[in-house]
Amino acid sequence: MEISVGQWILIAVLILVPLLYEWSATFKYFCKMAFYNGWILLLAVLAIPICAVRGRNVENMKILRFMLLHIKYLYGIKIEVRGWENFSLKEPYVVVSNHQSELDLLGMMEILPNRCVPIAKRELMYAGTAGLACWLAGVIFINRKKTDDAISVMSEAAQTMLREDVRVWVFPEGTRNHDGSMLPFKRGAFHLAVQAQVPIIPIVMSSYKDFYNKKDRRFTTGKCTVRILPKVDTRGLGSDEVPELTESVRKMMLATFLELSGEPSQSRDACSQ
Ligand SMILES: CCCCCCCCCCCCCCCC(=O)SCCNC(=O)CCNC(=O)[C@H](O)C(C)(C)COP(=O)(O)OP(=O)(O)OC[C@H]1O[C@@H](n2cnc3c(N)ncnc32)[C@H](O)[C@@H]1OP(=O)(O)O
Ligand SMILES: CCCCCCCC/C=C\CCCCCCCC(=O)OC[C@@H](O)COP(=O)(O)O
Repeated sequence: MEISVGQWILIAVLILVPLLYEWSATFKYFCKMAFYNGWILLLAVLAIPICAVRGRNVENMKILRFMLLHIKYLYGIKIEVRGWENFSLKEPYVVVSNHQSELDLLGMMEILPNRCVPIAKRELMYAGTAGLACWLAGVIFINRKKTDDAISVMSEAAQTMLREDVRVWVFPEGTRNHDGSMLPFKRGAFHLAVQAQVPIIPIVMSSYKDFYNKKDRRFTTGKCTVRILPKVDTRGLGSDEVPELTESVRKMMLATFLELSGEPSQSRDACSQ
């Protein structure tokens, strides 16, 4: 039997890819990240028709959460959650969380409360099937380049939270931060909580440095601790107090981040670098 050129290429690929995957940490990193995105896009294909039955609805977030929960097992990432009791509030609240990477989705889905929607950059709406799934689940999209637009979307969100009993999840750093620290916080989440007069619940995900590093192209198995901190009340506060509120929450989160990540305190503050 004769083997065609195409078949030779296929055989070579089938041999080389697993070898490269084992030998090269960089190749492994790219494979794992490509699979992560591809798998989410594929899961979204399944989620879209199920979510579409209800139309755009925050209850659809439960479906996305349920469909994404298994990914940590595929990647051998153990997630330990501490402070569940701090989520036992009946009223709406604003969750603020540190943002290291797209892998934050795993920690987020592990603890996402009912009727809680993330605020996301507008670009995510155009991320193919994942964007559509996010839209159907009520994700709030903001245009980071147009502060006024973003502010008006967030003011509307303050009213929706109270009117429809919705919680909102914000990454106050406003962008991913791979540096193993925390960027200065944007103030939107804190204005939102003050405008709605609802508490803030800070969430800290420990550093991924032991298993993931974008710069070094390293992605192995590992463990992440997610800590839900006690609520911070905003009742009676006005917009003048937002800068102070922002700073105090950030300080608390940074201290927790350093503690969970086994780093000495005071050292790694992105604000003081
Ligand atoms: C199975 C299939 C699954 C498929 C798949 C599912 C995935 C399902 C999960 C998706 C998960 C997504 C996760 C995405 C994650 C991101 O996309 S992160 C990026 C987007 N998020 C953010 O940016 C949030 C944080 N950003 C903010 O809050 C920013 O303040 C804003 C609102 C964008 C404004 O940006 P800025 O102008 O750069 O920031 P800033 O200096 O804070 O504000 C400027 C001024 O406006 C004031 N201001 C800010 N906000 C307000 C406000 N609301 N009211 C009044 N004044 C305000 C500030 O106080 C400041 O004034 P001064 O105090 O200096 O006088
Ligand atoms: C047909 C178009 C195909 C588009 C393919 C796009 C592939 C995207 C696939 C899956 C999306 C997975 C959803 C992951 C949600 C994580 C969101 C995230 O981490 O967004 C980054 C944002 O916080 C800050 O962005 P920058 O760090 O400022 O940048």
